[in-house]
Amino acid sequence: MHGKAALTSKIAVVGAGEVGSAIAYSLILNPIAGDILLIDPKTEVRDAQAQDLSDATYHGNTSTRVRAAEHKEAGQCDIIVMTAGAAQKKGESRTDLIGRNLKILSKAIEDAKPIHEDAILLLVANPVDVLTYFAQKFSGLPKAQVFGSGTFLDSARLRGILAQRSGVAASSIDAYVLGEHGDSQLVAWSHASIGGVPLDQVFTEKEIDKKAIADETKQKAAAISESKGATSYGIGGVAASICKSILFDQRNIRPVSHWQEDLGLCLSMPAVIGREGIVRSIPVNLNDEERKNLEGSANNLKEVIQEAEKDQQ
Ligand SMILES: NC(=O)C1=CN([C@@H]2O[C@H](COP(=O)(O)OP(=O)(O)OC[C@H]3O[C@@H](n4cnc5c(N)ncnc54)[C@H](O)[C@@H]3O)[C@@H](O)[C@H]2O)C=CC1
Ligand SMILES: CC(=O)C(=O)O
Repeated sequence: MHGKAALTSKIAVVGAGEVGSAIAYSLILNPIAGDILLIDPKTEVRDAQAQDLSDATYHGNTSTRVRAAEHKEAGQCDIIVMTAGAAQKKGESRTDLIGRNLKILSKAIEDAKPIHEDAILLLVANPVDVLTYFAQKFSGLPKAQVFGSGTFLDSARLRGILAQRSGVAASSIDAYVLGEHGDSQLVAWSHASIGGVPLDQVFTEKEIDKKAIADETKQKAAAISESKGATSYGIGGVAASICKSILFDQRNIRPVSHWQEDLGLCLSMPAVIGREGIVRSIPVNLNDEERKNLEGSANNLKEVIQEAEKDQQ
């Protein structure tokens, strides 16, 4: 393991709303850091969340502490998880949030400066791929230290749906959603496997309807939000798992949004995650249709970035 022992580590959660508090709660249940700092300009909400979450640490079986803090302190943490930002309203896409959330991101990063040179900045707020691109610019950190949760959550959802359809445990299924964490995402079916065996060799098209499953995966966030107003526990678990990969230098491969040199932007491809962030990107040999869809996803994101850059001038 690189660096200091994980339980002396500090994780800042910037944005103490639905998502920030769910991430903090996952980090309490699966303790990997000594301190969790909550940062939010709504100080009453922030303080109440800190107290409620702290109550979940006093049962005597965890050493994790939770407290309210300011942006400056977040800048000195080992991991800064950025959830600050508006969530989608009914009918909005994730990219519709760019105008509101880019301003919030810019201010939150400015307020956190100076940022520790070894800090990892993990983007969660949407549109996560576009915000990751801008966070790399705003923070001044090396690109490998700034990445987004991306399609890790979509891939977990896909595995869950495949597990239900196939009667095989999600942990025995390898299947990635790649590209945008949003409407232009794609499933890399050509690389999906069950127990290491290609999916197509185990199940027929009739047993596994790929189009229906990809659509259900893409629509899952909207389907949940329709009834409960937001999604929080899924991303809570996923973001806490990424924090563990970082602090324990686990080197797991996860589909996260990171810098793509050939495309000049950030989107999700599998990457090795460790204490220095993105240790390396894993190239995937997509088939022609998947490659076309990935390029489409990149083009969508490029348009959103270009519009946002125009607005900034
Ligand atoms: N990447 C993913 O898979 C997921 C991303 N999200 C995204 O996470 C974001 C947060 O969603 P919710 O927690 O449901 O929203 P929320 O409205 O419950 O919480 C957002 C919080 O950010 C705070 N905030 C605003 N400006 C801030 C600043 N400068 N510094 C610190 N905090 C600031 C607000 O005061 C608010 O408490 C949204 O953009 C949502 O779309 C949500 C679920 C999954
Ligand atoms: C809201 C969101 O991005 C999700 O749950 O996937």
